[in-house]
Amino acid sequence: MKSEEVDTIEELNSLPVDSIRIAPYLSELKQKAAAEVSIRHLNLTETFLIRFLQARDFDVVLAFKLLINYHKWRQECPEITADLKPSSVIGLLQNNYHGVLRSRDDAGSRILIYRIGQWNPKEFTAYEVFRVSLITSELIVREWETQRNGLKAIFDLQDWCFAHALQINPSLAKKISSVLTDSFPLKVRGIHLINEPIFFRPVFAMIRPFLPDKIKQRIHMHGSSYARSLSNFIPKAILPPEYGGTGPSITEVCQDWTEYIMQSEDYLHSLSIDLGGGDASQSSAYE
Ligand SMILES: Cc1c(C)c2c(c(C)c1O)CC[C@@](C)(CCC[C@H](C)CCC[C@H](C)CCCC(C)C)O2
Repeated sequence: MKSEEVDTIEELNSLPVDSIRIAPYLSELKQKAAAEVSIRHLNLTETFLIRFLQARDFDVVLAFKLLINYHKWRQECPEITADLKPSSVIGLLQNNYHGVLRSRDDAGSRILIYRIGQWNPKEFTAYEVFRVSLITSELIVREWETQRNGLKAIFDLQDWCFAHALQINPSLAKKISSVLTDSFPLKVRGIHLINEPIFFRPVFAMIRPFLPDKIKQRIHMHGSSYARSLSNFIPKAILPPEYGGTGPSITEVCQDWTEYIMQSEDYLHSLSIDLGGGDASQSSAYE
């Protein structure tokens, strides 16, 4: 079925999960998945499959490709994906490395903040740091609003140093670009780098060639006087004061999100067991 014959993308994206109009797209995707050897043993629930349709605006062929890539990526990166239990990265979380803003931006996107300066490269490998992103991605992809409106990530590269750079090799750069591009069912609406030092450039140069233009255009380098340019993309009202806004403090944001991650431990653990999406029928409790 061709989507434009029946429904517009906007309409489909705003339908509730059990809508009868989603059904034909779902069953087509289900059929394709059942015929594919690499994934047909998985327990693919509707709630799980819908994420892939949403991420590809109900283009079943693209959604299917994304589903295959998601599964392949997880199998190829056991260092990152094998155990999503947050206890392995608790040191990073408690050091306020990462948080997700409580409020969305005007377009309904989720806003994520990563603070590289809070990552001690002697204590945690880049794989473990990557795992933090994957944990959050698996939690927010359950949210309807996020499936529809995607995410924006802020990377605070203050205190980025040689020891960090050493951890980013070409193989990891490739993993970063594939998860940004076509291996995870989230719409990446923007990547905002702030406080990036000059010697971050070679690292970015390693990632860039793998990225399609569409994603490249969504990566913005704001430097150290970022306050005004960042607020063109993310409203001041929701940003923490440490980042030029008037929202809750960064410490509060990180602590709240860490608490939510810890509460989701069982769900995250179930993902490592059943690669089909764990108990994907469970929806988010954070909103
Ligand atoms: C689904 C999903 C994942 C899983 C994800 C990100 C996004 C936007 C996603 O949608 C962004 C972060 C990333 C790629 C993990 C990155 C981990 C590395 C080790 C951080 C080191 C610092 C980077 C050198 C900074 C620049 C990265 C940007 C160019 C993305 O994980």
